Amino acid sequence: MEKETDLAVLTQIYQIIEERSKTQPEGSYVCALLNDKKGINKILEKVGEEATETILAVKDGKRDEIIYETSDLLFHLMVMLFECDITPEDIAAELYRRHK
Ligand SMILES: N=c1c2ncn([C@@H]3O[C@H](COP(=O)(O)OP(=O)(O)OP(=O)(O)O)[C@@H](O)[C@H]3O)c2ncn1[C@@H]1O[C@H](COP(=O)(O)O)[C@@H](O)[C@H]1O
Repeated sequence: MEKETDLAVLTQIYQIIEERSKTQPEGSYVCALLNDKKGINKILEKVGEEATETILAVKDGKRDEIIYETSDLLFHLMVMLFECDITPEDIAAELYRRHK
């Protein structure tokens, strides 16, 4: 069991995204993104928006906002990767390849 500060939470979020895509529960934000009529463009818009908000939070030097906006960005990146059929493990493998 990982600690509540472990970034393995990204894998858990990705698994929830997979589950939402399969079960399509009502009121799901993930499903709203995946089913948007703009397709992948809706998700890319959100990634762009959250990246901009993260940059602005850094410029403002507000630690809490940087954490909040970066979390929004990472979540939307997970949805983007899901749509590209790329898993967090694929990203981890690339990061480890560079790291070692
Ligand atoms: N981590 C997140 C998460 N982070 C951010 N968000 C949503 O992302 C949106 C952020 O976009 P904005 O700040 O622009 O808010 P907004 O104006 O409401 O968004 P838009 O109308 O512009 O699309 C908000 O609606 C947040 O609720 C998230 N929604 C879901 N998750 C995870 O996904 C799981 C599944 O969620 P559902 O699909 O809703 O069940 C949840 O259990 C969480 O683990």
